[in-house]
Amino acid sequence: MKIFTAQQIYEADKSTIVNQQITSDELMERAATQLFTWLHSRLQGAPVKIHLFCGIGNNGGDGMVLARHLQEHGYLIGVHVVTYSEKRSQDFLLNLDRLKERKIWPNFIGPNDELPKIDKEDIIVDAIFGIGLNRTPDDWVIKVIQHLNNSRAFILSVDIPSGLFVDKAPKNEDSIVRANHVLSFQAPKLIFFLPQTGIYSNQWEILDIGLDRDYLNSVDNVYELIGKNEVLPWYKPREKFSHKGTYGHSLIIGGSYGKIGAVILASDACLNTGSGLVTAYIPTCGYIPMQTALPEAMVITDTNEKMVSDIQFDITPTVIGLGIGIGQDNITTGALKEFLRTNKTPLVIDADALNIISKNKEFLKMIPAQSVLTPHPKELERLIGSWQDDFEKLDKAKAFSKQYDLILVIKGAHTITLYNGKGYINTTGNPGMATAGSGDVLTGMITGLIAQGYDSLRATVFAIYLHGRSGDLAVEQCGYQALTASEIIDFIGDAFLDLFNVQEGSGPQEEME
Ligand SMILES: NC(=O)C1=CN([C@@H]2O[C@H](COP(=O)(O)OP(=O)(O)OC[C@H]3O[C@@H](n4cnc5c(N)ncnc54)[C@H](OP(=O)(O)O)[C@@H]3O)[C@@H](O)[C@H]2O)[C@@H](O)CC1
Ligand SMILES: [K+]
Repeated sequence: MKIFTAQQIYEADKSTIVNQQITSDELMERAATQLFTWLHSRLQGAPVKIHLFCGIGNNGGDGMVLARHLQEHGYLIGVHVVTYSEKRSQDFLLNLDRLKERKIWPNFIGPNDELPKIDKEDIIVDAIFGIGLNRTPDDWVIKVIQHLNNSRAFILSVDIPSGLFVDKAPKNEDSIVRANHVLSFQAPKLIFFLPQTGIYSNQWEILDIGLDRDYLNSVDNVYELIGKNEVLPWYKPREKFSHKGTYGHSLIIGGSYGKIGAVILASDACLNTGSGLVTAYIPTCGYIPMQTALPEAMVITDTNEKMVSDIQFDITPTVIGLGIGIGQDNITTGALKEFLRTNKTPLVIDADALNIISKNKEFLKMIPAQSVLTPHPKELERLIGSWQDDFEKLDKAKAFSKQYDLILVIKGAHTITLYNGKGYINTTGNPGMATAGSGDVLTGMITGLIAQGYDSLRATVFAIYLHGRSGDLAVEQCGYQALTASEIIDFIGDAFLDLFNVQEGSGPQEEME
């Protein structure tokens, strides 16, 4: 599902009005009727007090229309207009008049006015600012927003939580409404998925307001939300006359004394994702544990007992997963340098291999194009330097990925894969997956898909989806706390099968409901 910028949404508005031959007022009516239907189907006429806080632009206009529908259906409403500017939008004014015609007199709030009393049992509709916010609100408006947040009432935000910019980081945390639920028009917004801004939208949902499809389809979007609908067409079915050689040979290089488990997890995940053959390259101390824990994998041992010291093998792998549990010893750094100098096989690089590369930036140029880097936030910072906010992080990461022609994964609640100026935002996964070895499993899964012939970008985006889905299915059995990396592996098969289960989880929208 595409994610649009504010500019693209305004353009979509315009072409909808032209192509569907409707007025902007009719489009607002359409949008706000959807808000009403959503709310009405849940409240069923309940005698709860609904406070609508409206701005003076079109977000406020949506609130005005909603207020009219609620009143017509007998709801107990209070309409408050936050008069932060003299420049009222036409459709706001039109709908203000319509309210007045129905003898609803809004309460106009200015800089020195007393704020209305809100009980915690009440409902707040937040329609103060939408995607038009372009500067931090004035202090008195921030006080109004704080008043909403402090009320402890349920807050339903229209389009986005008021106070958030759509394409840059907020400067003042107090200026943002903390929404319990956001009803966003047409498409999800990038801010829902970034750690700094995602916290203001506890839950979100999309209301399809029928914006011009042709325009939306033609838009060149930077970010895309990845759910089942996006990955399913990529799935490669198994063919009858195939054999294990058809599905590639993955080599997992890593491990050090005390960290052989990481390689076992990655290799196991790689096999479970469908790699035809898996060989692990590890220090000698790992030989017995590896062979015992994972009889399906083959093992090549380094000459060093405790660490990888000289990477030599006589197989021809399709792809190499590198760095899991490998440590950062100088001997290993030397081995890595020597290996990178001659290696031409595509890589999936993780963990301490990333840290070694961060300390030796000249290694970057030796990584084959379109290899995959999977850093967690600290590793990413070592790689690309620090950032001021999530938007700068994305820009820096995109520039880095372009410079070295690498696929860069930004791990988080919504892991984002960056390549060639574009970002793919994952929708699966849960907080239980923040557990030891979870990243090793992901590395094994990406490696496993590349081995089977998926191109590196698709393999990465698909593996991240499957990894999250495995975790989601696993957590239903064991709960967040008890979820381990091994459990994630146990559910990889179910995650594949779930791709063909049309009943549930068929897209990001459903997952949020
Ligand atoms: N296609 C869709 O999705 C549809 C969208 N619709 C709705 O329209 C909403 C966008 O409406 P909008 O463009 O009128 O902007 P909105 O957010 O109401 O702000 C109002 C104005 O405030 C101003 N301003 C900015 N910052 C400020 C500040 N700090 N302090 C004071 N003033 C400030 C700024 O004007 P400026 O002063 O910069 O000229 C801005 O224009 C959208 O979120 C959705 O709810 C639906 O109705 C129909 C279909
Ligand atoms: K809002």
